[in-house]
This record gives sequence, C-alpha cells and structure tokens, in this order.
Amino acid sequence: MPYCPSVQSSDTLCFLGVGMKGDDVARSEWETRFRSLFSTDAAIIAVQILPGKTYMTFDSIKTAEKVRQEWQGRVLPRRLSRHPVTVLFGRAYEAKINPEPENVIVDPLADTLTPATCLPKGLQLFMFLNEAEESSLLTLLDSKQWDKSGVTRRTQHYGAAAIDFRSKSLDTRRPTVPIPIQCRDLLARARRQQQACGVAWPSGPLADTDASCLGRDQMTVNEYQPGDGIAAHIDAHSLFEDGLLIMSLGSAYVMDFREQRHNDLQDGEAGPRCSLLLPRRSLLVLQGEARYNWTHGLASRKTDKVNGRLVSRGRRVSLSFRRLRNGNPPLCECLFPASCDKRIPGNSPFPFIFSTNHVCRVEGLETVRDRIAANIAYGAATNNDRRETFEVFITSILVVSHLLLLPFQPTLCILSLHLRDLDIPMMKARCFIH
Ligand SMILES: O=C(O)CCC(=O)C(=O)O
Ligand SMILES: [Fe+2]
Repeated sequence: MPYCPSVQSSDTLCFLGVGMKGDDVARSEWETRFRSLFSTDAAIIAVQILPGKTYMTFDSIKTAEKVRQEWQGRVLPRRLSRHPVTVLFGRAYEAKINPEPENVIVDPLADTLTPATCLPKGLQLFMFLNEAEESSLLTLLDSKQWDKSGVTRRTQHYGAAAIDFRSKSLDTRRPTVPIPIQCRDLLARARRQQQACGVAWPSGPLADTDASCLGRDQMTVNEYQPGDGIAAHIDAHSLFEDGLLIMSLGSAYVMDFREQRHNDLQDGEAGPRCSLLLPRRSLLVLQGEARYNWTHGLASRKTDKVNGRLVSRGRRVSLSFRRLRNGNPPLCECLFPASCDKRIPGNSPFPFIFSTNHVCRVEGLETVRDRIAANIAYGAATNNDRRETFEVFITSILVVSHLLLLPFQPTLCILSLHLRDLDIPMMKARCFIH
C-alpha cells in the first residue's frame, strides 16, 4: 500500500494532563466535577481516570466531535487543575506507510553505478517505453511551445500549475494547459503494469481517475542539452504530494541522490550519496523516503562516467509528474520534518507530530491559543529548549497514540498541553502570540 493516511474518529477522547494528579479529592468527586464540564446532552458512557489522564467515552462519534469543538483551545477551570491546562485537539491516525518500505526495483538493464542497496528506499526504475513511443512523444513535445524564461534549459508546463524554478514555487500567472492524453495514457499503463507485478505505486500523480485528484496533476517537461543539469533539490513537500515520476527520453543521464540526515531537529547534515543512470525510455518512481528525504539532481556536464567508461550525453527530454497538495493551507504528512518546508522553524507552526508508525496531527491551528501551543511545542521556543519541548510534546502524543491506537485505531483524542509540565513560563508563551 502506498502511503495513504486515513482519518476516522472514534467516540473516545483522552484528556492529557488532567487525571488523578495528586489532587486531594476522592475519585468519585473528581469524576462528578469532570462530567459537569460537558453540556447535559453530551451522553457520557464511561469515564476512566488514570494518573495524569482521563478518557471520556461518549454515546456516539457525533457527541465526541461536539465536545471536541466546544473545548478546542479552552483552558480547563481551576477546580480541575491547579495549573493552567490548555486543551488541544489532535487527531491520531494511522499513517499507512508502505511496510517494507518499497523495495528498490532497478531494471536489470540499467546501470546502478552504486550497489542497489545504497539507493534510497522508495526508488523504482524500470525500462518502460518502446522506441516508437519515445519518438512519438518527442515529436509531440517538439510541436509545442518551449519556454525559456525561467532557467537555462527549456521547459514546458502542463496540468494544474507551472513551477517557477527560480523561486521554487508555483507560477500562478501562467495559463494552464491540460496534460496531453498520450502522457496520461502512458502513465496509466505504467501503473497497471507495476500493480500487476505487486509493486507499490505512489498514491500521487495519476494514481486514480477521481476528477478532483486528476485536476491536481501536473507535468513538467525539461530539456537538457549536453552540459545542462538541474541542481540537487527535493521537490517542495508543501506543494506536492508523495510520488514523483520521471520519464526519460532521448539520452541517458546520471542522476545523483543524497540523503538528508538530521541528527538535530534544525540542522540538516548531508548524508550518503549515490548515483543512478537513467536510461532513455526508462521511468523513475520516487516515493516515501526517496521523494521526501533525498535530494535528486543532474550534474551540469557533457559526459557521464558509467562503470569506468566515459559516455557522452546527448539531448535529454524528461517528463516529471506530480500531484499538487490539497488543502488550505496544504499540510504535508511526511515522516521527515527536518526536510519538510512546512515545518522548518519560522516557516509555519509545527502542525504534525510523528512517530515511526503513526502520524498525529494537531488540528485547528487557526486560533491564537492553538498557535501558542504549537509554537511552544516547536517553532518558537529558544534553540536550547526547542528540542526538549518537542520531545515532551512528542512523548505526550505517543502516549496517546500507543494507548489509543492499539484498541481503537484509528481514533480521535484530545491532547491537553500542560504549560507547566513543559517548563516554559507563561510569560514566554505570551511572547509568541503575535
Ligand atoms: O529532469 C529530470 O530528470 C529531473 C526533473 C526534476 O527533478 C523535477 O522536475 O523536479
Ligand atoms: Fe525534482
């Protein structure tokens, strides 16, 4: 299964930071006080009070959702907690990450240049087009208008939007042109072919025929003359979903990959490199780790060294396919926050917490209070305590995800962020309101 988070609520909500925390009241009294918080029509089926957390089960998901909406961002009354406790809602859901993750499948005809085991997980390369298809695609593309405005190489843009390679953002001024049907059909064939072999196919570009998804598909054509290249980059997480497909026409070029290692939450350290020859008529599929956490690029040169031989480059035309992210603002769900432009400090509040198997997403960052909490959790804390607060935040969410996801997965939970537990003075918290 490709990465495909599914979200579904349950009727159980968990309040973290409010439980029998040394309060000197009887359990029954505490339960009465806690129940009295909720409107009378919220039918509470069960209350389970544990040290530091309370689980509330309601008669239906609808009621749980109502309580969730009512309590989003509010501070619990003092009779329940002596310390200020902000209720933050999180949705814990299972991120169905390809379990292996996807094997590297490199066509036996291709030169990997590096042992296949060094290639990023989530990379597939296979020979795809026949000569007639390659030449008819080249004829088709050469009959269209090439654009020379953005970068040294010539480009064409189709589908949902054009990319401005200089600013690495969408070029919304450019009129959109539909993706040629031939290209669509070919990719649909690739997908059928791979799926028939049991190979994971990204959930992104051209993965389904749903009109609302197809409307977000995007194709870029790049032309490289010998000497041209493209700088190492990761296609912006904020713009595109998982799944980047690159079809190569005309000439083989070596593509270089580099893993982004993050041994600190802020500082990326360059990781291992590897290279792969992309033969003409091949299709490269990057998903998961390969798409989100490895850069890809083509060195600007006229020859490539392939197994000790110097091979001259010719004219190469590549077709890259992506799908624009949905949502306003679009939020990325990858497991590589340090490579993710939706999460780099200062760029946006930190909206996701991740663990190995689950992704928990804190919802409703629109309100000031939510933003404070999210910022405290990550972006706005000072460098020294950022890691610490982040870890505290993660720990609280992991507790929830582990406790709740096992019996009722996926589920909805409420996270209350205990400012005092995080050891961040309220004064400091207030600084982040703006
Ligand atoms: O031309 C290629 O093979 C790479 C293109 C690419 O990286 C992109 O369009 O994002
Ligand atoms: Fe790219």
